Amino acid sequence: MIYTVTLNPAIDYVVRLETPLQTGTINRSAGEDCVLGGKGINVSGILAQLGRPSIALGFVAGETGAWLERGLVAQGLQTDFVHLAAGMTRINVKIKAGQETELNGAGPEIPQEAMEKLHQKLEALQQEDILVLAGSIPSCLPADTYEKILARLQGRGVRSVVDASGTLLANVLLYQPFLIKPNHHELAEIVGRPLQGDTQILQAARELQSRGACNVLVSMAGDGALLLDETGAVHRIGVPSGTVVNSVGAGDSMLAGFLAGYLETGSYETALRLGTACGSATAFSLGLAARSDIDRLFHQL
Ligand SMILES: Nc1ncnc2c1ncn2[C@@H]1O[C@H](COP(=O)(O)OP(=O)(O)OP(=O)(O)O)[C@@H](O)[C@H]1O
Ligand SMILES: O=P(O)(O)OC[C@@]1(O)O[C@H](CO)[C@@H](O)[C@@H]1O
Repeated sequence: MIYTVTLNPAIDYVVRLETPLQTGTINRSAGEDCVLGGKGINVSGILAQLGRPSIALGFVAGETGAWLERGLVAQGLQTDFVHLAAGMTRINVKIKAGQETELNGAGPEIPQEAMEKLHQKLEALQQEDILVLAGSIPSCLPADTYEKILARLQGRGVRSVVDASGTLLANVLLYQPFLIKPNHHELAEIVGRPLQGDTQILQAARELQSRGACNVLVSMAGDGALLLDETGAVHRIGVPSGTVVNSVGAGDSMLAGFLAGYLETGSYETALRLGTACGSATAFSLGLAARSDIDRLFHQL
């Protein structure tokens, strides 16, 4: 089974402006939508589109949390959230006004007992299960929360996948994650130098592999992606053609497609192709990609 963990889920409130965003004044939107989000939840959503069951874990709180949970269940997702007694699941504001501006909330307080409940749920994981840890760690939790989760699972044969930025990602390498998916900016941040072109990106990916990561998938938005697989082989892919509507969740979609493709075929080439089809299909959609769009782009690549 695939388990996704989203410590700080969100309702994404996507607002479209026809004119550039102006600060210090009222901006009137041309339309808005609510999308159920959070990185691990997005991964579960695309896995479901691809016919791969998963269980979405994490924390929800208040009316927004109930809305999120109801919505996911209505979409056919399996969830097993820890319910927090106080606070509310955050609403993240995504402003589309030519360029994309995001305002991500802090989210509810997560007491130690709630964290312990999540650890207990994770005790169920067994050999061959896959654990996806995706998204930021809320400021109310210790910065080493992902490391603690992985430390408790050590020796159980669980394959981990981590999509987080900077130090969070660097610190989990020790636990030999099966897959990490930094974008090229995050990769540059981890190695502590600017990266120009594929040669420098590959060199940095090799550094992360030598520090413990099994497969390193570097996404580069409109420039596609580079995969350094566990055998040391390098795969490079571009993107299909289309119009970007909302790139929120593109990285999560890529991760889900990659996992599903790999589990289905055992081929890293196919995994990268399906991951790209999912990432781009989401970038070309208002919310997460639909299966028909994923299939169309997969055949284009
Ligand atoms: N402008 C774009 N045009 C086509 N495809 C795109 C575009 N942006 C993203 N994608 C697709 O999505 C994949 C992941 O995108 P990106 O590198 O932006 O990930 P990310 O930074 O983790 O994204 P996010 O944090 O927004 O979810 C890309 O490799 C590509 O396949
Ligand atoms: O604040 P985090 O956890 O880093 O990111 C949260 C988030 O921006 O990531 C998803 C897109 O990847 C959105 O659905 C969500 O709002």
